[in-house]
Amino acid sequence: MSDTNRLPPVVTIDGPSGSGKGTIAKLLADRLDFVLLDSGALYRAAALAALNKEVDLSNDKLLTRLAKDLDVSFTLDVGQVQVWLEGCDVTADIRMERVGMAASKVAAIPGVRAALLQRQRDFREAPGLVADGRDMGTTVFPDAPVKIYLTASAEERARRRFTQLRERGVSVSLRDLLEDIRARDAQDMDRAASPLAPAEDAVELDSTGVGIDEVLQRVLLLVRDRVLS
Ligand SMILES: Nc1ncnc2c1ncn2[C@@H]1O[C@H](COP(=O)(O)OP(=O)(O)OP(=O)(O)O)[C@@H](O)[C@H]1O
Ligand SMILES: Nc1ccn([C@H]2C[C@H](O)[C@@H](COP(=O)(O)O)O2)c(=O)n1
Repeated sequence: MSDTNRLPPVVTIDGPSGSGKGTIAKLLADRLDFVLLDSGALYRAAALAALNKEVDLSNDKLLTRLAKDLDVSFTLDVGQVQVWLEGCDVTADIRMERVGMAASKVAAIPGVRAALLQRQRDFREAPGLVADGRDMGTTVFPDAPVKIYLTASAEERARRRFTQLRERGVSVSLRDLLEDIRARDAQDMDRAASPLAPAEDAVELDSTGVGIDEVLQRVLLLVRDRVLS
């Protein structure tokens, strides 16, 4: 329990696309036996629902309604999170690049963010939560005792995504990926509602040229110092 409010502690990991938030959040949650919240998956599920229903992505009112009524749930299968939308397994579908871009658009709508806020807070359970996204430390869990802002250069993030997609058998150009990453950064950072930004009390970690294990060790040191000591 955190001393300040007796709520279970939260470790927030925010940062731009491809910075490694999801990877580090999963490893950390496994290591600490904490609950995991992949908040991007919620926005991606909302975007997929909108794409499936052919809702215009600039129709704030309809998208807010859709987010309020969103029938999404998460289950664990051999340690892996599965995402369900209206009873269908959409774990793989929400990872498509076009869904990521659509999620970034849908996430700029204040009504959509408000509709999804409490669902995210409901993940806070004992013994603790690791939450990754864009506004975990600034808006969703402002009292979190550990806040990480994880970055990497756009070029490195595009290379990571390129390798990831190639391993999945998806053929893409590195140049297109770099353009997409820059467009998504701009969209997520420049919006008015909960833009991607480090919380004032976040620790910034630049993972450019730093391996996954090393990043995890640095985060674990902070958690041990602020939560487990
Ligand atoms: N420090 C690192 N060094 C090298 N590769 C990394 C590092 N961190 C993550 N990766 C790899 O980069 C890819 C993207 O990582 P990940 O999905 O965790 O990023 P993300 O920030 O969660 O992205 P998104 O916000 O788009 O979901 C994965 O293939 C992952 O294995
Ligand atoms: N807390 C969050 C999480 C995600 N989003 C938006 C912005 C992202 O571009 C998009 C997809 O997220 P990802 O799965 O790539 O982490 O969803 C947000 O605005 N706030």
